[in-house]
Amino acid sequence: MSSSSPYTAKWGIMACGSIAQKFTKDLLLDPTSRQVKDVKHEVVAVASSSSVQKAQDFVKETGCPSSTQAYGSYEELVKDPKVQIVYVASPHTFHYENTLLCLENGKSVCCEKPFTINAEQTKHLTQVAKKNNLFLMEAVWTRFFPVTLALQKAIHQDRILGKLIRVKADLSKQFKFDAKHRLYNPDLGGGALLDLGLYPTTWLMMTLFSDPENGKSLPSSISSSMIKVPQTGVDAHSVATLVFDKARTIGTLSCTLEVEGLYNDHHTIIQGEKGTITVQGQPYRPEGFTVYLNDKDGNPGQPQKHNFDIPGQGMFWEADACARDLRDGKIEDDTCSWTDSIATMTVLDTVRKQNNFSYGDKLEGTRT
Ligand SMILES: NC(=O)C1=CN([C@@H]2O[C@H](COP(=O)(O)OP(=O)(O)OC[C@H]3O[C@@H](n4cnc5c(N)ncnc54)[C@H](OP(=O)(O)O)[C@@H]3O)[C@@H](O)[C@H]2O)C=CC1
Ligand SMILES: O=C1OC[C@@H](O)[C@H](O)[C@H]1O
Repeated sequence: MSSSSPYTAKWGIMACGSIAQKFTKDLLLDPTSRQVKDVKHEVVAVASSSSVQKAQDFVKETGCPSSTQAYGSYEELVKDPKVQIVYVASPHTFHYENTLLCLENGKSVCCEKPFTINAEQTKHLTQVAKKNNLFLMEAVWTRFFPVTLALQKAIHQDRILGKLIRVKADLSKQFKFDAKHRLYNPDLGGGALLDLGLYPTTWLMMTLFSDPENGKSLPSSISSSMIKVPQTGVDAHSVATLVFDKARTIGTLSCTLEVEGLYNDHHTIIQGEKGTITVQGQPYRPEGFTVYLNDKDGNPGQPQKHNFDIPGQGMFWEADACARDLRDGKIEDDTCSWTDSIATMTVLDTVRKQNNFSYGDKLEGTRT
């Protein structure tokens, strides 16, 4: 292969639900439409645990090539020698077992968020990936958006806000109550925190945890509250305050399943000694940020807007990162590292523990 040919990642899709559709459609877009020339993607197989018909329908509906193999079980997918990396898109409580199934059958994995139900399960997956020398990443797509990377460069390398002081992040969405739906059903990992709260937590991790002054030290203290859904016991609303003593910064996160956030203005506010940045777009799909540098009296100056084009859903950037890591023989990604995922899960564990919210021993266990 000439050095200028793009590297092709060969994907298997595990679970044919709603996000798998979006991810697969993004995989099938021409990478040059986002100015990517070094990697590309091929969807070689798709698996549904429900039926082979569902997988076949998915292949058609997403526009996969007719050569894409459809399977009626996840076990068949992981035995397919053509599959190099599996995108795991089942509900939260299946991520751990589904990812183990892949890793134990020699497949690399990009697993939907939250990586697992708790940090212990995430740690175990990273150990298995290391032992088997396989690539493993949590699909926190938000981390890979050009807007996110530009914002992190601005605050961490260019230090445009000077010393960071505090961050406030929220994700609020209104979902009609349905006891069986994955968002409300504890057996499927329901609740606002793991589904939505992961994103404001990620914004705190990308800004304060990753602040060079903090050096990826876990928060020195976390205090939190929850209101649970009476019918199923999962959290409807969660809030938490994280203190990072080492850098003397503070972050607050909130999430809810009961009201919709209005994010044209902002979902995240980052403040430092020299000014403020607000982030626009959905918290999981950021579209731009606005910088307000303080004037000589310390008041916010004129807004400087930084808007970014998203030529698709925006899930291809995480997929491109996976492809580059596979090409380079890496087992862990730098932008969404195992340290980042374990730290995020540890924060979520702490919030659940403080609020007496467990998914039960069976779902919270590991196979160690
Ligand atoms: N990155 C992002 O922006 C988003 C990420 N997600 C994450 O993706 C995961 C899936 O979410 P989403 O696609 O919305 O969910 P869906 O309910 O739409 O799809 C989940 C799929 O998982 C499979 N599945 C396997 N076992 C079960 C079971 N017992 N009950 C229900 N489904 C099962 C089914 O596929 P099959 O029958 O084919 O096996 C099902 O279609 C979640 O963990 C969520 O956090 C979700 C939305 C957005
Ligand atoms: O990851 C997600 O982002 C968007 C939400 O609507 C969805 O429930 C969640 O899983």
